[in-house]
Amino acid sequence: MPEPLRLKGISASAGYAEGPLFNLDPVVARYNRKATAADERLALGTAIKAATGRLATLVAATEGDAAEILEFQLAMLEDDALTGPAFAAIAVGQPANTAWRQALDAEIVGYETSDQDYFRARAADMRDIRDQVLRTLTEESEAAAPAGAIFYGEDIAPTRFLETDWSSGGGIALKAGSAASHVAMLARSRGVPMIVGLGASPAHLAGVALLDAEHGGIILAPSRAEVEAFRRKSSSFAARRDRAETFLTRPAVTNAGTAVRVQVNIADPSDVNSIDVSTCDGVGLMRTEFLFGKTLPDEETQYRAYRKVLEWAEDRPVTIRTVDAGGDKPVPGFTVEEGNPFLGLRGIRLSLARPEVFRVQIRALLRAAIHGNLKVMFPMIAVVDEYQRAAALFAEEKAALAARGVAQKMPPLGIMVEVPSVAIAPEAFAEVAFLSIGSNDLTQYVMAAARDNASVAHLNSIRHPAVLRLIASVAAFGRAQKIPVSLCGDAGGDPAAIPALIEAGLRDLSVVPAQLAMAKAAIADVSI
Ligand SMILES: C=C(OP(=O)(O)O)C(=O)O
Repeated sequence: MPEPLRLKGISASAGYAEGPLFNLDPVVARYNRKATAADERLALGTAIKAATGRLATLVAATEGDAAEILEFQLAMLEDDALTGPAFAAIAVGQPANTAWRQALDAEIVGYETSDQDYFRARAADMRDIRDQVLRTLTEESEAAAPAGAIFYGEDIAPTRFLETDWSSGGGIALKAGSAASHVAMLARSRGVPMIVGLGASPAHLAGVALLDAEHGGIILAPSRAEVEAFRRKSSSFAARRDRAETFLTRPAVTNAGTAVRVQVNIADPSDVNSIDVSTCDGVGLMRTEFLFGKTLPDEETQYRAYRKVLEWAEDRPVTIRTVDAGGDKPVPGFTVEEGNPFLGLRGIRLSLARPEVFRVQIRALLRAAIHGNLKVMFPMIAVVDEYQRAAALFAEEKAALAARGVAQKMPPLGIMVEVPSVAIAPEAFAEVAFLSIGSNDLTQYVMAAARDNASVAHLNSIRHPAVLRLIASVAAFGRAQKIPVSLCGDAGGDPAAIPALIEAGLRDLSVVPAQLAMAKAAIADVSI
């Protein structure tokens, strides 16, 4: 009997899978060099065309976020700026496979080393198109995985994920990867168990494995006791998930009959494409950092993005947060290099320091407000003066738009409660329209444990009494002052944290769309 092998990773999509391991091998290009540069050019052109055709077929069979990923890949393959350097290298004597690999690798490095999640997430999409063309060039086909396989390797391509039939189970265990990658996002929305970050694990693995993507582990050659324990956890998870699905279309109510509003958190307008609006009470947090890519967004681009979500939500509230750049979300040309960026010029501090950028976002929000039930909130508020200065800019821009005859509306203006000064002394904020607790940042600041540092993750707990006591006192302040208080951090979707949040007095949570059903089911079990 081989010894059990246990590897630890990070959960990227909760669930359990038991099945044969399938190694995801990198493309090894065994290429037959052609006689002339013209033949090499033709070979590359044909391979790009074949990859484009394959993607177009997949796009036609896909919708929502998956289609958006594939459309990005299609656009890249059709972009001369991407393919041009490879053809130029062929013209000076390179074989097509080397020319293509080098041209794509040069692009991919830029994505991989970007300090923005958005671009880093695109790196896997770029590697995918590089490998698809290389495979066609070298006539190397992808080995077929057995049904219910657990894919194991460095990373998995989005097209591989989308072409796999997950109906008979299976899962993903990656040495690298990221919970913020596009494949992780797809895995969560399709319920495919996935773990990432296995680190320095063996190059190849074989045999049947047990994947526990709820706690982030995989076991090979498990003992009988491990198999039995795994199956018990797996069936309890399946039962919880099935039961949760029955709550999705119902309003969230505790066991004692208390109604709780459950809204969604989105990071990009396309997120709403796959959400049935009737299953949520609105958008509790729309992040706007996605707009701040390589260049600062213009007013029209922002207006269209906000309007799309407002129209989707019909009359439900949509809370849009002004840009929260800085900290773990740097934006080139906007944020500044700092020794301690979590405590630096980020969120509203940066917007107020760069009013010419902030005013563009304000105008787009004021114009979008006429298309739905908009609320606007400011991130990283520490003192009331910041709120007042931001509100004054809204009033000025509103007057300027009105003077030009532009249709606009002043939305209610509220703040995030994520800096301890606000949570400890909320009485300074009696004038704001609403308070939304950002539990991710509030927890990291109260516990002095960075949210992106795995070595202090044990300290970064929303359920620490210090954090819960602050949340309860903010909720009590809101009740006393008749100021609505909600919570838009990830804790709102964590079934283990939900009872404590409701006990702390919260009645308005917002969660990532994939957690809607689980959150509603957890609320139904609360008997306070
Ligand atoms: C919702 C929050 O904001 P962020 O986008 O920083 O996670 C939070 O801090 O809880």
